[in-house]
Amino acid sequence: MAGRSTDDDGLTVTDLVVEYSGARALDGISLRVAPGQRVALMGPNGAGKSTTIRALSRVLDLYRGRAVSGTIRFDGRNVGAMSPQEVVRAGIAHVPEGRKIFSELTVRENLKVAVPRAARGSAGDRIEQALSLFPALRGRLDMQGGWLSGGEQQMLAICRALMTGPRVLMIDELSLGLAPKVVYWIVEQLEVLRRDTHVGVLLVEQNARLALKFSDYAYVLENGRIAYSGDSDALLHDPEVESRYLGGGQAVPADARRTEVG
Ligand SMILES: Nc1ncnc2c1ncn2[C@@H]1O[C@H](COP(=O)(O)OP(=O)(O)OP(=O)(O)O)[C@@H](O)[C@H]1O
Repeated sequence: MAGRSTDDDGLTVTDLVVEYSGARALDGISLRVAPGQRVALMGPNGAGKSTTIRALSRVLDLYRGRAVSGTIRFDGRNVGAMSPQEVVRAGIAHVPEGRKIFSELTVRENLKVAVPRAARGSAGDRIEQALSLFPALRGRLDMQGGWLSGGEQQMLAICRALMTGPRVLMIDELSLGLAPKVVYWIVEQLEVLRRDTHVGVLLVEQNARLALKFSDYAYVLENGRIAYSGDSDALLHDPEVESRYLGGGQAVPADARRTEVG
């Protein structure tokens, strides 16, 4: 049984400032993902969502970006001093925008290569656990990733992230290019995962309605700053948030929560 969590547990970003070649992309943002919490990070194009994820994954330098000031802590440790590999080992996993699975490798191979060396002995168990969330992949284990449907590729990308045994799962643009029913099925399974393993989820989404519906707490980024934050349910019914962000959102299909995929 896990002990009582403290403010030091989970992911905490404080006053983070990021620049690309001197141009400011994040202007002092603070956010938190507590253990087992579902947090949404929303905002229009260019608001700074990807930059936040890059900073958390410690890959900013690949984009010629730099964290100028601020701190990122995870379970009391300084993420700012970690390599990208250490971030993953510490328990932060990233499901990238566009899935980025290996299309030439089979589903099984995609999963196997993601299992850390130290956990090779339990690879079978990890794969089995992930497949129990997304059974549609079970019959596809020997199929090349490139032949999967978009929804199946997203499921694979999530399963691949789960191979690292994360305590926080960052998912970038989960809904991009997917049918609403598939999206809601995947989100529903993420809820099962959270219930069973207490993993925290940071959902980075342009689809504000989806993001608010399936999170406990949300942050809205605008021009590199947090413009709104609060309980997702409250934001969902906030007239200002509604008029600015929810007007064109995808509607929730009435039967989505009962939909089975695969
Ligand atoms: N590699 C880069 N070099 C220079 N500027 C960048 C780079 N990546 C992003 N930016 C700038 O940083 C700001 C934040 O961009 P970011 O991609 O983080 O936003 P976003 O909310 O993820 O938007 P999108 O949904 O379009 O990806 C924008 O002004 C963008 O032009």
